[in-house]
Amino acid sequence: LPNKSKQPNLPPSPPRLPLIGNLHQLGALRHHSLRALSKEYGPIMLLKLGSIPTLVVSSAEHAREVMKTHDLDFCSRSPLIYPKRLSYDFLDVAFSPYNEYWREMRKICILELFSIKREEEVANMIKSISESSVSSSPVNLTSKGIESSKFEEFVFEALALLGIPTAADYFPRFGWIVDKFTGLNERLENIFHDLDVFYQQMIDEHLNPSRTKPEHEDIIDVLLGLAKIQSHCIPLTENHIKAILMNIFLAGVDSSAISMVWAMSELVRNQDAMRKAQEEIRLCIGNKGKVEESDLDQLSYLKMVSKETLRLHPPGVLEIPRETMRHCKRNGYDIYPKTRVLVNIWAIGRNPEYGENPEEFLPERFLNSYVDYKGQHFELLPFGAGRRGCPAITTGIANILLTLANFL
Ligand code: HEM
Repeated sequence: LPNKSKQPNLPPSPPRLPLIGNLHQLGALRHHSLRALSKEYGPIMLLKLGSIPTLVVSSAEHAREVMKTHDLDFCSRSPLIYPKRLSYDFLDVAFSPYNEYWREMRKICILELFSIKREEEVANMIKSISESSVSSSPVNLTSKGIESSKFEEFVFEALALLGIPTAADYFPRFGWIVDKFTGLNERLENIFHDLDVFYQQMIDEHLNPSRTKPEHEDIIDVLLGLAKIQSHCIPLTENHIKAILMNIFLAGVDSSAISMVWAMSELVRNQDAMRKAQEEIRLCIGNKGKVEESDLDQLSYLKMVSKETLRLHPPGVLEIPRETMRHCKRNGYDIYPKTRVLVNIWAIGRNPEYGENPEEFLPERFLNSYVDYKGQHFELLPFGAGRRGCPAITTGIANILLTLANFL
């Protein structure tokens, strides 16, 4: 007879179908479907998506357990197919599994890259917007700040692909055959090649001895400098540089751009908030004509607008999927190694337990509130938290505030 006490105690699960498990319960907007399921099965549930056991976390309390208290058990990344290819086999930070390599790369990025000020980039963006507003032509927010229209096309295609569920991510053994027939693999190879050529051109331009050196180094100069001196444990090759550029363009620039678009859309829909934000900015800068980073401390309403935007519309609705490192027990439940972990920060931000009228855009909810978005308050997690939390929070927030302030 089986020993009853040895039976694993698994988190609640919706009923499954053979082979596909719970896949049929996911609609096009996975975060919506998962929120609906969590209302029935609880804030910590175990799904089987294809052949992959997937733990779904949908409350601040459980997010704290996973991302802070027991962070070390949950801090690897699920080895997804497209990120693997686009990161030159996990030479990046965002998709790399948790290991010594990741620790070193993350350290390099925090020390050398994510502290770089982007004021010039923002200033150029403002200039081009003012030019188009003088000529009364409409402004496409998403097209500002990215180096060229061709590159923008590549970024959109790469992001579109990263957003499409691939069969291989749910059925690692035979899913690739399906992806081959649906043409996804070919699209992936094409975009990988396009991006690779683009990164290479940027690197070659920076290496060209006849290039006129700009006043300030940019990120590629910094990376090439690091590769030259090889002062870190990891010998940086061009592929390492390309993988980091992928993180900056896909994880960084795009999150900031999406947040800007949402903030502006919400302000257009909520004229009262728009008026308050504009008045605060005019009062702060007077006739200066441009908001600078040093002004940001005074813009408390604008900060509330950015928090409220990121609460309702976090760019990464389910975070970057994590993976458990080992067997562990949470709330008495057994969680096995190599379980994929999705934290539904979109649902957590809209949970009525953490604030009234959660579906409404109300920046004032943050007035006199202790809640911040830097990974300490688990009801608001747009940048994640813990070891795998966004290493560029400061840059990300400054970018959003500065650009938004100047738009307004
Ligand atoms: C509005 C702006 C941004 C938002 C909302 C955002 C959000 C996030 C989130 C949710 C994660 C996953 C956190 C987790 O798993 O706990 C993440 C990770 C990451 N972000 Fe950001 N991010 C932003 C800007 C940036 C920028 C500007 C950069 C780079 C220049 C950047 C680079 C990264 C990297 C490298 C990771 C992976 C960290 C790791 O796995 O160790 N992000 N970000």
